[in-house]
Amino acid sequence: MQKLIIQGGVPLHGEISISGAKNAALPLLCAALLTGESLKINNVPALHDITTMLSLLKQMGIDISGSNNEVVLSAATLSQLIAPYEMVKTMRAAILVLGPLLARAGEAEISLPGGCAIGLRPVDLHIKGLQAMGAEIHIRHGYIHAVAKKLHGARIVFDIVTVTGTENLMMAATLAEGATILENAAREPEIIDLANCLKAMGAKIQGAGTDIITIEGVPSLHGAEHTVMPDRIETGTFLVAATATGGEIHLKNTDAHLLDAVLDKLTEAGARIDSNGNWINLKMHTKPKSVNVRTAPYPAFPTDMQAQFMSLNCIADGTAIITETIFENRLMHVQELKRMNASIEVEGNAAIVTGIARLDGANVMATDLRASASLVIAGLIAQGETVIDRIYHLDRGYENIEGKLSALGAQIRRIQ
Ligand SMILES: CC(=O)N[C@H]1[C@@H](OP(=O)(O)OP(=O)(O)OC[C@H]2O[C@@H](n3ccc(=O)[nH]c3=O)[C@H](O)[C@@H]2O)O[C@H](CO)[C@@H](O)[C@@H]1O
Ligand SMILES: C=C(OP(=O)(O)O)C(=O)O
Repeated sequence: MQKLIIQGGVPLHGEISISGAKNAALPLLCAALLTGESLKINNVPALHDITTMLSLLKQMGIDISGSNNEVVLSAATLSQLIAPYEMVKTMRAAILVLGPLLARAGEAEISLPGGCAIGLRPVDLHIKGLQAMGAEIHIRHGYIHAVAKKLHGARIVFDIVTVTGTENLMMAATLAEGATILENAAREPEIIDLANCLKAMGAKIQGAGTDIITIEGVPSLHGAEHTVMPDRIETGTFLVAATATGGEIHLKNTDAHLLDAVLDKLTEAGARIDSNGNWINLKMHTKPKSVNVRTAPYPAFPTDMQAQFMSLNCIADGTAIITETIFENRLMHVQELKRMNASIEVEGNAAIVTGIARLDGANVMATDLRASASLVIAGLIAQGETVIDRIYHLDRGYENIEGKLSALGAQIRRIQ
C-alpha cells in the first residue's frame, strides 16, 4: 500500500495552480446522462473519484473521449441503468446518477450507499424528493430500485440542507413535467456551477445559490460545453498549510470569493491575504493564533476544511474549540494527531485544541479524505519524519498533492 513520507519544518514558498473542484466535477459528469448530445467538460481534475465516475458512466453506455482535463461525454443511448455496489462503496457521489437516470430513462437501480467513516450519510431526502416527483422507489437487497413513467414538478422542502440531494433533484427536475421548487436548498458554489451547466444545456433554473431554487421542466436538453469551477477545498488546504508552516504562497486559477469564511479564519490566525480575480496570495510571518471553528452549510465554515484547521490549531498560540455540526463522526483525525503529540480533548461533537510548541513526526493512518489532508499539514509542521498510511483516501480528492507541495519546497515523497 502506498504511503507518504514527509520531513517537516520547511515553510512553503512559491506558486501553484489550483485544480477543478471534485465536488463540482462529479455532478457535472452525471449531467451528461440528461441528454443524447455531447457534453464537453473542461478543467476536470485528475482524481480517483473522477476515474470511478467515468467508469460508472461508461458502463451505462456513455461514450467518453477527450484528453488530459477535458472530457467529452455522449449519452446517445443508455444500455445499463445500474450503479453497482462495487463502485458506490468507493464513491458515495455515485448516488448522483439516480435523478438524471430517472428523468431521462424512467428507471434506475443504484446500490444504497452505506455509512462511511465520517458518518451514516443516509440518502432518504434524495429518495423522498424523487417520490414527491412521482417516482416509485423500493429498497431491495441493498439496492434502490426506482421507476417513473414521467417525473412531474413538485414543491420539496428539505428538512436538512443537503448538497448532493439538492443536485440530484435539480437535475431530475430539468426534464420533469411542470415546475419544481426546492426549498431549504443547499447554497454551495458547486450548486451554482451545476445550474450554469444545466442552463447551457437548455434547462430553466432560477435561484441557484439561494435557498429556493425553481426549475421549470423542459422536454429535452441539448449538448453544451462547461468549465469546472476551482476547488475551494484544495485552495483552503494549501492556504492552511502555508499558514501553519509560516510560508508565503501564490495560488493561481482559484477564486477568493468561494471561501470567505475560511479566509476570515486564516486572517484571524495572523495570515496576510491578498486576492484579485483568479489568484490568492498568502504571507504568514508570525506564530499562528488559535481560531475557533464551527462547521455549517455554505456560506458558513465548510466541514471539508475542519480537519485542516485542527492541525493549524495544534501549534497555535492559545486554545481553540472546533465544533463539527454536519457529520456525526468527523473527528477521527484527533487520535492520529495525538500520536504526533497534539493536545486535543474531544467532548461530544467538539474538540478542544491547546496549541503546543511543536508536533513530533510519527507513523499515522489516514481515515478519510480531509483527515488525510490534516495529517499532511501536521507532517509539514512536525519535527522529524511523518509516515502517512492509507493515502488512497487522499487520492480521491487531491490532484498530485505531493507534486504541488514539492513545488512549494516541501520535503514529501510517495513510496509503494
Ligand atoms: C460529492 C460532494 O459534493 N460531497 C460533499 C457533500 O456531501 P453530501 O451531499 O453527501 O452531504 P450532505 O450535504 O447531503 O450532508 C449533510 C447532512 O445531511 C445528512 N443527510 C443528507 C442527505 C439525506 O438524504 N439525508 C441526510 O440526513 C447527512 O448525513 C449530513 O449529516 O456535501 C458535504 C457537506 O458539505 C461535503 O462534506 C461533501 O464533500
Ligand atoms: C466528504 C467528502 O467527499 P464525499 O462526499 O465525496 O465523500 C469531501 O470531499 O470531503
